[in-house]
Amino acid sequence: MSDTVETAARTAPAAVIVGIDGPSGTGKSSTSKAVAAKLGLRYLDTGAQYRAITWWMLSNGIDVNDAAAVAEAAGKPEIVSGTDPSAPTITVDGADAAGPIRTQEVTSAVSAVSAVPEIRTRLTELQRAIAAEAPAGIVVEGRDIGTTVLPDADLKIFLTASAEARAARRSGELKGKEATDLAATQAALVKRDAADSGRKTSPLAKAGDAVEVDTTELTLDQVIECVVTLIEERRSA
Ligand SMILES: Nc1ncnc2c1ncn2[C@@H]1O[C@H](COP(=O)(O)OP(=O)(O)OP(=O)(O)O)[C@@H](O)[C@H]1O
Ligand SMILES: Nc1ccn([C@@H]2O[C@H](COP(=O)(O)O)[C@@H](O)[C@H]2O)c(=O)n1
Repeated sequence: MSDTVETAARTAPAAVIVGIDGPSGTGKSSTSKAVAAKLGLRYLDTGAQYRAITWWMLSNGIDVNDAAAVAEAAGKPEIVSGTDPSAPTITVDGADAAGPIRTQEVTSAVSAVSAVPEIRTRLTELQRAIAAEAPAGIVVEGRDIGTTVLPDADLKIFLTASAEARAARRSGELKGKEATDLAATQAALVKRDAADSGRKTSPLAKAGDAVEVDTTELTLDQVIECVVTLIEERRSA
């Protein structure tokens, strides 16, 4: 090894793999994107992939409550995720899916599709391949990153927040677009979390070695700062 290459190898920080899990509305996407951008890491929104495959099922007339039909079609759509944290993208068979995957129809159907083992196997493989290709490292967010997708991640975070705080955050987002009723928003969040936590295959769960951060009383900036500090501590350990 030449002196220059040897010095570069010694000074460049090793790729860091971070998994951020937690229930809906706890701040996973906002935190993960900002942390990845600050530290020069890639960013992967695995929820967007589950939403994308759900959108494809709905668009192709597949009954999302028919697990056998969903399983049979699991390998058909091509899902591509762009991992630039300042402009993440998601396409299905080459079509931009960023808008359609955020509709109420997809949100209501996604837990049923994501409970199908064949769907999880397919997306877990894709997620691991994306993480393996991230040169400086990656922040991957979802529900089963610490437990199943990346069990050897350098740092695992499990974000939580009260259902009231999460509903208030979501209602703020939806204002002027769809229903803004706080109680209905909270009920929908709780229902989706229950479905995600209750499925047999890789449910929403905190990994034993994850750091839990309750974001209820924290601003987004405080959560970002907390996660950046945890990553820096791991890197220097
Ligand atoms: N600590 C915080 N304080 C106030 N608002 C926050 C905080 N964290 C996130 N938010 C806001 O809450 C909303 C939900 O955040 P975000 O989409 O990041 O959550 P999420 O955990 O990724 O949700 P989901 O799992 O449903 O995709 C966003 O409008 C975001 O700006
Ligand atoms: N690792 C993951 C990520 C997501 N899901 C499922 O996708 C739904 C949508 O996720 P959002 O983060 O976009 O809200 C979520 O409710 C889960 O059903 C998953 O199973 N595993």
